[in-house]
Amino acid sequence: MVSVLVTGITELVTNDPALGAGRLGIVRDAAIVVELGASAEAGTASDASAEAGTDTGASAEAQRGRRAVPDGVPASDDRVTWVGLAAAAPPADRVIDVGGRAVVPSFVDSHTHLAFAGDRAAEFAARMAGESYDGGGIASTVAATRGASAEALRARLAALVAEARAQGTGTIEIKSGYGLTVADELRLLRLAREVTGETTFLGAHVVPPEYVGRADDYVDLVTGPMLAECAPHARWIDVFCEPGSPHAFDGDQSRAVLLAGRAAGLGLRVHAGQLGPGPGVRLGVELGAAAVDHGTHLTREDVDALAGSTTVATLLPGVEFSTGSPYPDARALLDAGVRVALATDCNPGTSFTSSMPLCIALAVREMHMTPAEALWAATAGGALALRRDDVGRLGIGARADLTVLDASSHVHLSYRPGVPLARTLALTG
Ligand SMILES: N=CN[C@@H](CCC(=O)O)C(=O)O
Ligand SMILES: [Zn+2]
Repeated sequence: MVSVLVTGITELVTNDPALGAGRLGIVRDAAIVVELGASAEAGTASDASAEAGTDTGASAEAQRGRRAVPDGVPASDDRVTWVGLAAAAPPADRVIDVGGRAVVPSFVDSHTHLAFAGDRAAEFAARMAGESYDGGGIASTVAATRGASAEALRARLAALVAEARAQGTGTIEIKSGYGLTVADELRLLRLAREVTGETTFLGAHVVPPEYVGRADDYVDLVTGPMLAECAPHARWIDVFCEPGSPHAFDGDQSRAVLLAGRAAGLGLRVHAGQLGPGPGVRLGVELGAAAVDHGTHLTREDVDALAGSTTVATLLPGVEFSTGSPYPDARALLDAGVRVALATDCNPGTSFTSSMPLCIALAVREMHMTPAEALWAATAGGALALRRDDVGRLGIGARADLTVLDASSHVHLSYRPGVPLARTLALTG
């Protein structure tokens, strides 16, 4: 067992109020000790998805130490074993001095669509010239994705994951949803599973071109043969619930998708309230979804339902930034006591960014979250949205996913927007 002392930390955000000041559990002039490959000995959850039996390949690797995951995320089973003042730090086998910088838990990006081919730059430009977004452009990404080789999709996915990691992301969820046939959805989930245990089956993204006018038939496919093939490769199921859209799914169809997914052993997530108010948020709460995402158009009833639930509201400000929609009312959610997460929604249509720091800056500037609320939502909030207790925090036993900021305080994430301050810390090599 090798221990690593990380020191020279001006401000350590633990997200554990028992360890430091405030909700962020901040320790100043801090150090942290990590045991490499310590999960078995630490006796903590090795990986919620692996325990759920949905990530067995990676779990077997975890028993042998480091996980068989490419340079993406998550990368290791290294664990935090000590946190405190640098002056009181115990000796360790190796020392990393971050030279007077802030350290935060690596970001937990709980909503992305990274498995796709092509881009939609022309659609974005048209939107900036006044067009509105209605989900219709998804079909062009479906066509490009179906036509791409597995190697091309794998390379694109790896590049996007590496891009996210280079900006401080430690855990990433990836959805299917640009295949929309049994074979294509299965292919996307297999590829996503190569880089993360947090995979989501989104066969109910939109009604594909060959099923236009026959949405119920497509729902039968999604809830039948497609789910049967895809469920073994997914931890979650998701649906784009948007009754006002000709492309997405109404409340009854969404309920059918979620119930079928639950019966197949998957956890639930919902795209809800993106294009207009609808039943998605309350449906997600009713069915015990881990998260309802977007919330661009929330009603008072939605907020009240969330406030009395364990469902996380995941806000995706990159979408509003690149569609021109109004930003969600984050303050109404926070003031009602709703648990809020921030995620990128990285996808070629509505939010082609892998940058959690950008989302934090937008949340502070455009959604009136404090810098502390935004950082919490991008770390601990994302972990809650994935029902994980091993990430999004840097308490004892947590996974040692450390992100270093080239700044003295987490406030700089929103104070210095667009500046590449955040990077995940390599503990080995
Ligand atoms: N709204 C549905 N899905 C994506 C957009 C996908 C696309 O436009 O390609 C989202 O989360 O915004
Ligand atoms: Zn999405």
